[in-house]
Amino acid sequence: MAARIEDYALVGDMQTAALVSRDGAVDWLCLPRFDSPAVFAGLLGTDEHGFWRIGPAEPMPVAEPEAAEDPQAFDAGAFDASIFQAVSFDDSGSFKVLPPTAAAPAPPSTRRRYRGDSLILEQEWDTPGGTVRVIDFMPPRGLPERGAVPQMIRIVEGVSGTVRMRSAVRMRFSYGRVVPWVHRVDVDGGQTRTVAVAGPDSVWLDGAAETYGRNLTTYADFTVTAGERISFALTWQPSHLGAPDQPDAEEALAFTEEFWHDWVAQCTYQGPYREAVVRSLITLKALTYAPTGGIVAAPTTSLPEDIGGVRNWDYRFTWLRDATITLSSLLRTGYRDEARAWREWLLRAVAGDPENLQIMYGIAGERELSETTLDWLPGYEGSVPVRIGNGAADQLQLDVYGEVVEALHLAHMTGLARNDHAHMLQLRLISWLEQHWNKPDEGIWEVRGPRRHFVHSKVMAWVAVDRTIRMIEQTPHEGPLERWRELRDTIHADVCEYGYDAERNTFTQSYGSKELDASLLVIPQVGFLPPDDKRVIGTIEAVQRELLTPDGFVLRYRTNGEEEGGDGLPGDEGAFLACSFWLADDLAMIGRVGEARELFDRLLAIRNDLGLLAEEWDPRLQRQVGNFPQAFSHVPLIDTALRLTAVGGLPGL
Ligand SMILES: OC[C@H]1O[C@H](O[C@H]2O[C@H](CO)[C@@H](O)[C@H](O)[C@H]2O)[C@H](O)[C@@H](O)[C@@H]1O
Repeated sequence: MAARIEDYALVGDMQTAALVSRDGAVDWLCLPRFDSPAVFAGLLGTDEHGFWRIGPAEPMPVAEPEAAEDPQAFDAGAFDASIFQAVSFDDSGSFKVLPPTAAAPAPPSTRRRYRGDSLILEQEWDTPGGTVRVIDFMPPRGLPERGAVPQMIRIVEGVSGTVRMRSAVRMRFSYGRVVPWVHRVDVDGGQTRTVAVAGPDSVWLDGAAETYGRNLTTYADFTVTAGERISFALTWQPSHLGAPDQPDAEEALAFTEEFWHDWVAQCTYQGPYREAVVRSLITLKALTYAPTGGIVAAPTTSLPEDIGGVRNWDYRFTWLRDATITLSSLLRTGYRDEARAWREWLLRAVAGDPENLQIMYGIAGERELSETTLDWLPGYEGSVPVRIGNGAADQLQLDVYGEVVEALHLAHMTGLARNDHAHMLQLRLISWLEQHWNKPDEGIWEVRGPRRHFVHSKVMAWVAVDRTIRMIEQTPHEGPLERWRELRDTIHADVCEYGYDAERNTFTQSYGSKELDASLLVIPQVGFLPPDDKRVIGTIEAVQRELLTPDGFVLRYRTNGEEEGGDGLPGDEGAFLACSFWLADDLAMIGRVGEARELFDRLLAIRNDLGLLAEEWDPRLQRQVGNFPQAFSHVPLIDTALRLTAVGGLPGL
């Protein structure tokens, strides 16, 4: 069974990412890209769906290789491609096919941390024999001086005494469905490499320790003594190519450490929340797809928002919403290159057809993201279906126009060189919005129920028009200013008339509805109304009254238990962390800074021990839920930290 979501650590190379549990298991890794099929999908199933665990062999029982294996035990009638795995490992020529079994449980690490401000994970185990450290990382890929193939490197280091260790790898291609053909290849110097092949993919396992196959798993048993370092590397390569170079683990480690050190050194934020901000920035950087500048919402699919429920979605795509707010955070903390790369990505993605803007794309700008289910996977703690692709790609979500235009505006205001194509795009988006802002849509939460006139969507349409007017006012660019000023006023009046419930003194989720929605908290943040407007204060207080969990975090809206709710889905969900950060922002904006700080501190406290956040927090189970780690949680964390630093007059910005 997979670990709790917060028990995972992230390592990545800015093209894909792995989740590593406290017991030393890589339970999720898609190769070669974030959105490729997983090679290790144990996260959404069991060990049978693929994992790579390195940890102490004790107190785990160590299964000794069976001495006399009986060739007759091979049942040729029960042919299974996976047999190749067992056969290929038997040097003596005899073999025995054993049924797959779950690998022995491993003990959790005694402590773990990232090595300084990097994405290099260090886990340590104190055992009766001594202390051992496992260092996990993926060298950043595609840089001029580096190779282009993904590598996951694991260095086992003896800290004290002598510790018996075990590496166990079970590769399953195509999200746990395909058992690859595994064989060994002798290379110069008497070393052996293990390669797994199926279809277009090959994965090469290199290690200083000798391997053997058992139960469709590749094992290496070894001991490590104080001061000794034993490395393993897993490299992906298209299967029609020859063997990839064997990585130099120590050189790759030094390069990776230097990369992250140099990247973090560019951060301009020096305030009191620096540790949390830097960890969030590193996480966001890890979610960028370096070759194109696209940014995934999260590196996982189908980590449930409701454990055991159906709210399981694939986040390995670039949402305009999530990516633009990520870009804003990066810009405000000094990161221009990523912002420039993302603007280029955006222009390429929507090129030729900006009126048919999709709300999300593949990480290279792909438009086809059809949603389907992987029915052979039992799901994270039984949460099915496991989905790949995302049907929300075909939705109408008017807020993305506001988010995109706001990001282009911010890029311009923070001095990113002018780009005429970006300017043209902005004008064409507004021309389109002029005709469509008054249509019902699926809104920021991508509801699967009927379209509505979501108030947040209209507010963000107002933002799009407002920022474009400001851009024209402040630059030599031209546009139909008078017409668009009128449009801005019309949208504003429409929202205030139909989206506001005067009796309860609150804006509502959609026109004419009595429902509340935490997305309304952005109203003062985007400047739609000033923070001291009574309707703004009324809305903040209504959210506090009606959408708070018992432990004081914020739900997006009310769900309806097992009955289908207004979002078209059965089941409940946790507190949405972005909304909880937005509440802290609003409280700070209306002068309730103490309450804002208190809420922010509680939000920081529910990050995992490595500073990572999923999309949601389950208040009943007191655990993180939803895809992990999630850009949409780390971005507001940074924004709120910056705001609290500014309102407190604290140094650091
Ligand atoms: O609630 C149903 C919807 O849930 C997902 O959307 C959420 O994630 C997006 C990516 O972070 C975010 O932009 C959006 O605001 C969230 O509601 C899912 O992607 C949708 O398919 C689903 O309808």
